[in-house]
Amino acid sequence: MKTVTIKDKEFSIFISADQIQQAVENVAEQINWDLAGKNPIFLVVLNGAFMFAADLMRHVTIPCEITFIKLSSYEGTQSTGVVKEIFGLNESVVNRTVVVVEDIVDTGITMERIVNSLQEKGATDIRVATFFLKPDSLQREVPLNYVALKIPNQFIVGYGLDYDGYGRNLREIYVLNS
Ligand SMILES: O=P(O)(O)OC[C@H]1O[C@H](OP(=O)(O)OP(=O)(O)O)[C@H](O)[C@@H]1O
Ligand code: HPA
Repeated sequence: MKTVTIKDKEFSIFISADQIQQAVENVAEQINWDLAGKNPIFLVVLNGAFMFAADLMRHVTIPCEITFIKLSSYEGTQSTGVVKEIFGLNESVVNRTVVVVEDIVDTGITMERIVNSLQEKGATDIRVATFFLKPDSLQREVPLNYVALKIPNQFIVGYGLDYDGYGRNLREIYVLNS
């Protein structure tokens, strides 16, 4: 079994690069079908979503805008429960269809904060595209329109997701060895 060591922890291969790409294409297909004619704005949540967003947007063929915000709540392998907005949205989302693009919805605390903020800013149709969802970890009710893969409640790295800042560049997903 392929393993990687990141700082003080060992991780084992969990999801291959081919499985990831297939799941991305499935999400893009749904989005192209659902949002044709809606002129959506994609809001990519940095840092983690950079890789999913880059792959996804190559397969989204409808007219759209793409913009970025930066948030952070994780330290090491744990959520701090406090979401820090590091830089925010400049574009108007009034009366727009907004698709929030995330690498993972885990507790849902980050996504709840983003959705509330978009509602306050006047977005009328707020959708979420997340690569991963951990259903057993979810603590908040958030929209989950496009979920590429559901996974158990275990800490993962790769494909944009980090452990203490490292591992984001891995093409596959690795799970923390217990
Ligand atoms: O559902 P939650 O429990 O709120 O977790 C999900 C959030 O955690 C990660 O971000 P992180 O704070 O690690 O910042 P990063 O994207 O810069 O890695 C991830 O990218 C999500 O934004
Ligand atoms: O499992 C995870 N790995 C990395 N970052 C995360 N942010 C939320 N959950 C995770």
